[in-house]
Amino acid sequence: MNSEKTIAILGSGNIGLSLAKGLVKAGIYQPEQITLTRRNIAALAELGNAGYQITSDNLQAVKGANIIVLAVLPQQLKKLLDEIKEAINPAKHLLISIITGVACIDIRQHLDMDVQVVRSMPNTAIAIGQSMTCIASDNASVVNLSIVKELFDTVGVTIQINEELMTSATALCACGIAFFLRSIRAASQGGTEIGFHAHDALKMAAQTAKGAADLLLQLASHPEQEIDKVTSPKGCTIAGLNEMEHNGFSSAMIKGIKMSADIAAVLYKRD
Ligand SMILES: NC(=O)C1=CN([C@@H]2O[C@H](COP(=O)(O)OP(=O)(O)OC[C@H]3O[C@@H](n4cnc5c(N)ncnc54)[C@H](O)[C@@H]3O)[C@@H](O)[C@H]2O)C=CC1
Ligand SMILES: O=C(O)[C@@H]1CCC=N1
Repeated sequence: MNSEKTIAILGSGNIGLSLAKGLVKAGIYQPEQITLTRRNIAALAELGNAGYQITSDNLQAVKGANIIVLAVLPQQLKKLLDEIKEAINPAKHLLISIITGVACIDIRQHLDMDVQVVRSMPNTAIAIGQSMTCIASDNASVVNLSIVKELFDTVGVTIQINEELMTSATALCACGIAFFLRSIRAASQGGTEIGFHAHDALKMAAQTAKGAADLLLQLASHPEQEIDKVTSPKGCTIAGLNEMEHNGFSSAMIKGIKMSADIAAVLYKRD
């Protein structure tokens, strides 16, 4: 457990809560060291009972923490920054922004303050310690960047990237959770059509997807290398795979990721 640091998560919705739960599950924070804010704190009552500090007072939350995580929607950020500005102390605070499409400089400019900001793009698998998290900063010290990396390393795999690639990371890794889930769901629907009960088909599809991902991660091999091992000549795998490709399988995934990246880049600015 990290006994010196306290963390405030401002905007405890889907990703903010996933982060909080992941940090506690990893054992590096106790619930008491994490302050969760939300406008409607009734929605956080269960977490309050579990020991988390719960409040709608962002200013107090900032005053009581060293690490401030900004986890509101892009269109909610300016109002939040206006609210907390007077409590931010650049000598004390490290800001971590999880917000899509907002550059570190955007935050400093809005605050009119030279505070250190690290952008972080995790995904919801952070709640079970399986996030793919990308981090970037234009002004954080090496020490603070390594603090953030260590923090996210406890809840998945973390890589540092150039800040201009953060919206691409959002599409591939954060939105990616939805893309892969939809493909597992589609596989399970296929499974039901060919004879399995829905709950069995979903379990079989999910475990098969997990095995496929682990083949790549554990053997460090290429997808086509593993696909070649499955596709027997004149067999049923290549027949199914080619049918999917004729219907635009790879193309749909590529176009979808590109679309998500395009939208991620303008979310904050179109507000
Ligand atoms: N959901 C995801 O998988 C991921 C989301 N993100 C980014 O994280 C941010 C949050 O996304 P979600 O958690 O999905 O949205 P969400 O809508 O579930 O959570 C945002 C929360 O902030 C609260 N909030 C709004 N203004 C507030 C204020 N002034 N003070 C305190 N709380 C306030 C809202 O009540 C809500 O509970 C977005 O910027 C999104 O782009 C990043 C990575 C993954
Ligand atoms: O859909 C969104 O805009 C957010 C950003 C990444 C995941 N969810």
